[in-house]
Amino acid sequence: MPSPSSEQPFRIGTRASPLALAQATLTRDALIAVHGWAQDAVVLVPMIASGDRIQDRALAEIGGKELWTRELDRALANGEIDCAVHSLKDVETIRPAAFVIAAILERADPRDRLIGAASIADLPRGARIGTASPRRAAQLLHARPDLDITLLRGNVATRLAKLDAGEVDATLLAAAGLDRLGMNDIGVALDIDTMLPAPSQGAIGIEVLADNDGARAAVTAIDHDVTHRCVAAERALLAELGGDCRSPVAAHARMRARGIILTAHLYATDGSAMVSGEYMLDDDNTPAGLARDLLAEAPAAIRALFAG
Ligand SMILES: NCc1[nH]cc(CCC(=O)O)c1CC(=O)O
Repeated sequence: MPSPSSEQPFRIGTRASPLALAQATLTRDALIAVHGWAQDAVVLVPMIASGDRIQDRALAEIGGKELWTRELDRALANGEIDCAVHSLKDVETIRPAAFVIAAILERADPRDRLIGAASIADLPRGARIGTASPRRAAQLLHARPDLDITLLRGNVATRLAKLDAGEVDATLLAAAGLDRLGMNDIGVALDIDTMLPAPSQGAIGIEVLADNDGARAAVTAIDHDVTHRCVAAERALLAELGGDCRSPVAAHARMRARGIILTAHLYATDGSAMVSGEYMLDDDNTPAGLARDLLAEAPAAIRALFAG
């Protein structure tokens, strides 16, 4: 691929939310730094996703994760953009074969932050917790069955405004998103092993057309190998589990001296049951193997959620 220029810039497709734009800007800066491109040789192409238009219902009711990628997928397939930047947590595990995740940026803080109380134990009895995440709802109910979980959607600023307005007593948000928006002092980070994050949480993925060699090579240059391998393990577990965005699943992989440790927690929707497992990954202990182990061990209330 010839070096992009202001006349023929490298086009980064992104959703138009403030967090998506911050993530696309990180991607642009990384591309410019690694290739030594001119500042105006890379442009952002913001788009409104279907998922941004519909705010009053849970994602699972209206069509699932595909609502976050549909518009960007179309633009990528039509050659209107050279790559698309996504919060990988929101991207379907199985993607069309025409696309490839050419790079994953270094993962930010993977934890969830609690906003509205100093800890889960400190929440008043029956407190109203706003979240749209079946994982967070099940994890909270597992620890505190008295909590009253209500649907809270919208981008980060909208959710914080609803909390300020008293619609809910507390909420959970990803530290990665808050930090990337400059909200480093909002909320308290929860312990990773009790509130294990969603698979891919904190990871930004950059997709290109698999047969666009130039864009693929350009983007591969900003890949963070350790993050890529850890996130691939989390996504492989999710693929084997099946299920959909209603399935309360938490998974997190960490690189240690001897290799990657993959931890996963599955919950019943109401938090009444939970199974957990951890593998040190190698040729015999794979993410898919951990998924099968967990399902074999899980009570029916959990297994039914992953039948898809
Ligand atoms: N589901 C929305 C979403 N998708 C990605 C992030 C934050 C950034 C990330 O986890 O990578 C968020 C907001 C949140 O969960 O608080």
